This record gives sequence, structure tokens and C-alpha cells, in this order.
Amino acid sequence: MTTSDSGGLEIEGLHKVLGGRSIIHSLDMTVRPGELVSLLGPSGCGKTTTLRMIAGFLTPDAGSIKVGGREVVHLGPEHRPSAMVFQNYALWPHMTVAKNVAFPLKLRKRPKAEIAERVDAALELVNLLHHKDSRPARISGGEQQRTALARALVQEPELLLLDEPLSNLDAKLRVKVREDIREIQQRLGITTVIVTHDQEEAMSVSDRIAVMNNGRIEQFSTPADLYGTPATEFVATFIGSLNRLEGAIKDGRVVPGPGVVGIRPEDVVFGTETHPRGLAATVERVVPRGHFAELHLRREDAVLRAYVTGVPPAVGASGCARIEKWLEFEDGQLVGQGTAE
Ligand SMILES: Nc1ncnc2c1ncn2[C@@H]1O[C@H](COP(=O)(O)OP(=O)(O)OP(=O)(O)O)[C@@H](O)[C@H]1O
Repeated sequence: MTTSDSGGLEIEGLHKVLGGRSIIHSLDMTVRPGELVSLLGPSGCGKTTTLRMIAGFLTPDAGSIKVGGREVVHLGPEHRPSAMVFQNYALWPHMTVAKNVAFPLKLRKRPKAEIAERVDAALELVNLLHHKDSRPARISGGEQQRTALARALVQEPELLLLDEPLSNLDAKLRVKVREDIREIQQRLGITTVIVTHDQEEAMSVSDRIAVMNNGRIEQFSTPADLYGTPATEFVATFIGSLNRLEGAIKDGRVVPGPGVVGIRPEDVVFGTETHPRGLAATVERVVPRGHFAELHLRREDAVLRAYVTGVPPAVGASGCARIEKWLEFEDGQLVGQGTAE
């Protein structure tokens, strides 16, 4: 399979009303050629609705959708240069893997020899040639997922769309398959949009993530930027873990104030020695998390969650906890960041 000449995606002023309710509000988003972007957000925020409009399965009430610079909003899904992988894979049970993958090319009445060649290339790409003649019921969930991916890629789309592609796989397989998808996507240089509600999944595969809330994009940025400089309190709590406290930080302690402070658990440091910037703390809970543990630390001003590696302290142990870094929010918006001197 050749490297595709993937076009970018430009969405402008996308609007959708469903059941008398405005579901997507004037959404703008640009995905660069060859980029992988995730639409991430809680259930009901409008991710699937947005993806279905990009694919052409749902008509927007207003707005423009361009792929490779060409307006496609008036085109049906089969006429758009995009291909979609559905959450439930939507494979034909009575057809072999190869026939499933060939299906979109048959619809387009491509010559037999060309179909055979392209199907083999797509199956090779997803490492499934050996299951060519199997029926979907005879292969694993991960292999069904790869069949669906091959059926999308065989069309050599400019834009690949995936709706919760990993949600039907167990936790271990999910990590493997997401790495495979990312590897194939980068190898082909294909512009890709993935819908997911799993922040870890989005963080690990995306060039950029559009965090959605209530039919709007709250922030559209790189995983590192979303984590380090979240634009809103919503993004800060949705991406990663956060100690959220009302008030402000002054001289290392939480004091009353009009705003909200957010502290990542890795920015709370616990030790047995006293520290000039720390406060006395007692370990209230220890939650093992594999290669690290989460501590719940009670200080006189707040209860803080902290991460520790190595052997964790015992419940009831006392020590000193200090805050190294924090985020400051007002009315839900980021207004500042603090670092201990
Ligand atoms: N056909 C419809 N008629 C009325 N409301 C709808 C319809 N389809 C979706 N909605 C509503 O639109 C909102 C967005 O739905 P959407 O499926 O896009 O969310 P989502 O972010 O993909 O959520 P999930 O992660 O649960 O799939 C929800 O509140 C949903 O109830």
C-alpha cells in the first residue's frame, strides 16, 4: 500500500440541533495533513455527533467541512474522501475477512485483479493475511478490529475516522492495538480523527487532542500542553488527576480566596524530614497503583493526594508534605500558575 496523499480537515461553524436541542455549537477545528487528532470528552458531549457529520452520516444544520481543501458538506459518505471504522466494527458475518475488506472496492466496481491486490496489501498492513479466509466469528476481537481497519484503509482515504475503536477490547489488547493503529497511521501519513472518552488513550496516540464539553471544544492542543497548561478547570480535571481546592496558595499553604487551585498529585511531595515550605501531614490512605502509590495526606489546611514511588509509608505515618507547583483558576478559567521558590 502506498503512502497516501492525505489532505487536511477544516471544520468551520459546524452546528447541529437534535431533538430540539442544540448539540454542537459553532464548532471550528483544523486537522493538519498527516496529523492524528482525538476528540475527547465525557459521555454525551457530542463527539460521535461531530464524527458522524465529518463522515457524512449526519447532515449539519450549518457549517463547512473541507477535506484536502475541498468542500464535502453536501456529499454523502460514499462520495467523501474519508473512511470510517465503527465502534462495533460492522463486519458482515457471512463473508470472509478478505470479502469484508473487498466490499467497499466492489461497491465502486473496481476490476477484480485490482481488488485482490489491494485487499492483500491492506491485510498485510494490519498483519492479517493468514486469516484471509476466516469468517469474523472465528477470529478474536482484536482481529475483527484490524479487519475493520483494513476495510477502511483499502479505500485509500484521505481522512481516516475511528469511533471509539478500542472500546470492545480488553485492557491489555487495547494498549497493543492503539500502538498498532498509531504505527500504521504514521507509516501511511494519513490524516486521522479518533473519538474516545479515554484520556489515557487519547494522550498516548494523538498529535493533538480536542477536549469537548457540552458541544464545544474547550481546548485543542498537544497532550503535553493540555496536561501542563490546561485552559480551563474542566480540562485540568478531565486530563490526569488533580487536587482541587477552593482558595489560593500562600507561603506553601492553602488559604481562603475567591478562586480555585489545582495541584497535580506528582507536585505534592511527602517526606519524613521537615521542610521549610512543608506542613505536618499524616498519611490517611495508601492506594497501590502498580509502580507507584497514591497517598491521601491530611494537613491542617487540606487533604492532598500525592504520588510516591518505592516503598510507600504506612497508614498513620506522619511527616511533612509540600506543594511544588499549582494552577490557579477563576470562574473556571486558568488565570495563573505557581511554583514554589
Ligand atoms: N438522534 C438524536 N436525537 C436527540 N438527541 C440526540 C440524538 N443523537 C444524540 N443525541 C444527543 O446528543 C448529545 C451528544 O451525543 P453524542 O453521541 O454525540 O455524544 P458522545 O460525546 O459521543 O457520547 P458517548 O461517549 O456517550 O458516545 C447527547 O446528549 C445525546 O443524547
